Amino acid sequence: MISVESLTKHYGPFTAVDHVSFTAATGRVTGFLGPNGAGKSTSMRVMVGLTRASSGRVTIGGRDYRELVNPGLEVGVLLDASAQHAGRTGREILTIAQQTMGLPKAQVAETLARVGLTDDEAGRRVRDYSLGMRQRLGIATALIGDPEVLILDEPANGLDPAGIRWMRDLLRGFANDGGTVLLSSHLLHEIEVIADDIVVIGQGRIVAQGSKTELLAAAGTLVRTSDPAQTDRLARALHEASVVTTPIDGGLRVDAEPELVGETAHRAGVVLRELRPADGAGLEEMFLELTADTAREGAAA
Ligand SMILES: Nc1ncnc2c1ncn2[C@@H]1O[C@H](COP(=O)(O)OP(=O)(O)OP(=O)(O)O)[C@@H](O)[C@H]1O
Repeated sequence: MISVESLTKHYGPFTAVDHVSFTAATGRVTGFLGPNGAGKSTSMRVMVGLTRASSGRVTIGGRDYRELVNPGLEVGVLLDASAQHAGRTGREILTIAQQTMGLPKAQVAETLARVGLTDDEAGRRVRDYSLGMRQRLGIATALIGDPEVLILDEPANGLDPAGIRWMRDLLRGFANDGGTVLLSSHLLHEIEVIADDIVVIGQGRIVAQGSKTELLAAAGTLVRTSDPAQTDRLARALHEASVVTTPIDGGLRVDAEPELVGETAHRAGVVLRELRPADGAGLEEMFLELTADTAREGAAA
């Protein structure tokens, strides 16, 4: 389990991470989702002892990362897949990790097979790798020590749809075997596909967290009518019933169950063209709002 308690990181007057608290539970894949510059990498760097927190703390299995004697055996880390030595081959990079962690030599071939890098690919220099191959090699380095926890910053970056499915299956298997996975992404879809739990960060602060099912279920109902006047009439009727609505193209997103929306429309004499659970539209809206907000980048400059 990873436990993040009121983690804060200042860079001079700028607050990159602001009292962030969450846990990544054992046996689950937790997605750390946020737009560019939200504070994901900074939080992860603090977790693995590369950056010092201004305040707050992170424990992994109850301990500070810096206390771990041979950390690769307990926590697999992938922070920047492009930071690997470009002149070395994939096999050489993995062999260095194997030797540093004091692992049997056979682990190198086993791990290469586990991440789907062929013998031929493992013998090529990293400078000739595609981004997806670099990600696989980075994940191999994280996995080779057979850790119980994985911390992966944007691991799906550069993977094609088949690669994302492969990663989902790999991480699912890892979590099903009792492991803890924390992975970050700036893409909602990636996190939706891969994660069980989602923590959303924007401008250094947590803006939502919960299981994927909870967050998607909380998204309400999408409703469309035949014309704008009908939509207005429905919105007024819903507001009178103290239900919150948000305009969308050709209709409304409503913070209520479809049954209530249908009954209200019927009573107001509004003809519906579409009525369905929003299936994550609320999360997407919230995420788009976060993504559109560039004030932070301005403040950081
Ligand atoms: N060493 C540093 N000095 C000053 N500001 C920094 C430093 N590192 C990060 N920041 C700022 O902190 C904020 C958070 O950056 P961070 O890299 O953690 O975001 P992120 O969520 O990982 O974004 P991305 O998806 O783009 O990787 C950004 O505004 C960034 O400019």
